[in-house]
Amino acid sequence: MRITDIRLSMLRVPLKTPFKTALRTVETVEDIVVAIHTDTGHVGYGEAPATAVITGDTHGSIVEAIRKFIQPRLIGAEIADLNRITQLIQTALEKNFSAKAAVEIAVYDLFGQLYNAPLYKMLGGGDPVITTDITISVDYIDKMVADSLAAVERGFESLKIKVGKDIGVDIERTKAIYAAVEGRALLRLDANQGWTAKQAVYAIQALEDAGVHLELVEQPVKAQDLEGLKYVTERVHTPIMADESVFGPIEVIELIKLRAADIINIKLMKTGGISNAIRIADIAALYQVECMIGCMIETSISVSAAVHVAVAKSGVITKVDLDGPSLCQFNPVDGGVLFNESEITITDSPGLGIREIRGLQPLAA
Ligand SMILES: C[C@H](N)C(=O)N[C@@H](CCC(=O)O)C(=O)O
Ligand SMILES: [Mg+2]
Repeated sequence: MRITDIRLSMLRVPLKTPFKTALRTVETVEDIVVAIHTDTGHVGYGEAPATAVITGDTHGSIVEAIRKFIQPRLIGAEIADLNRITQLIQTALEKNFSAKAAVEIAVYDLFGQLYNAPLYKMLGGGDPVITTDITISVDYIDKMVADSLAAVERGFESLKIKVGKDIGVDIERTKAIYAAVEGRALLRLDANQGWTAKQAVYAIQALEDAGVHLELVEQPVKAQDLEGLKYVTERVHTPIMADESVFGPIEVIELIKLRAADIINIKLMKTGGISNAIRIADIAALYQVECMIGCMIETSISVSAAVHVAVAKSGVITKVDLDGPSLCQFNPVDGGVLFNESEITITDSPGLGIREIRGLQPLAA
């Protein structure tokens, strides 16, 4: 099975409600979809969101990285040579992790199709059912409480509460939501870099003193502020998770050695795809550091790939934040992973199992 062509499209899917974090507000998924065609007629799919404020990737940079740097290396490549292909992708250019991720995901999809097995089985197997949290956007306190209660009614037992806008209001937001859902859902906070290290310690200790139990606090400080992250981690009981501070395996090794965080959030759009996500999971397992697997504003195309990784690496990926498809007004994909609110199930179809994607707008070659 050899690669003959790589075609790019734009996919737009409106969100159910605006997604609001300390970094940005998004109303519609607008992602680049990669379709890798082969001489056997098999097609593999991947997807890249343009999360410029986190990864630096834009639609233009994703398209340019694939067309000018990655695609020329892959035409004619044999899918069975998976490790050679992932190496070609990762070394095609610096950074551009979302472009690399989209192409790698499509290649792994084809690798599963080549051997007629669902991807997670090719990655080592596991229980094909996992449970995700759902994000509660940062907003007025009453709105966040109402959104949290509605999420619990939909069956979500873990809520990822976005904070990081105003330290005083963030403490009140969290207390109000905790009081409303206590005993029915676990709370994770994600400040998306919105606090200073001292503010984070103040807020988390205030919540601990008030008896608010948090499962974890994600990325309290600026991405580059590893010392600040370590400062927070050392001073609170609540586990601290690194998200924007770590992208690839080398950064993860540094973070673990520094003991700057307790948990690592792996995202395919930060790692450049599946090969480095697996490396990070294996490194974390060696050091006995827990991981979450997360996503950006993505549809079920690329989130499916993360689900396969989560299942295959469930020994170390103990927390799942793969709510992208649940945030979308509709699922543009036929076949593959089943996203049913908090419950995600992988079917037996080969690769990612995607049969068709509706609403693709092809980009001129
Ligand atoms: C969607 C997911 N629950 C999430 O919160 N992901 C990111 C932010 C994604 C984005 O801004 O596109 C995170 O910070 O964990
Ligand atoms: Mg985060």
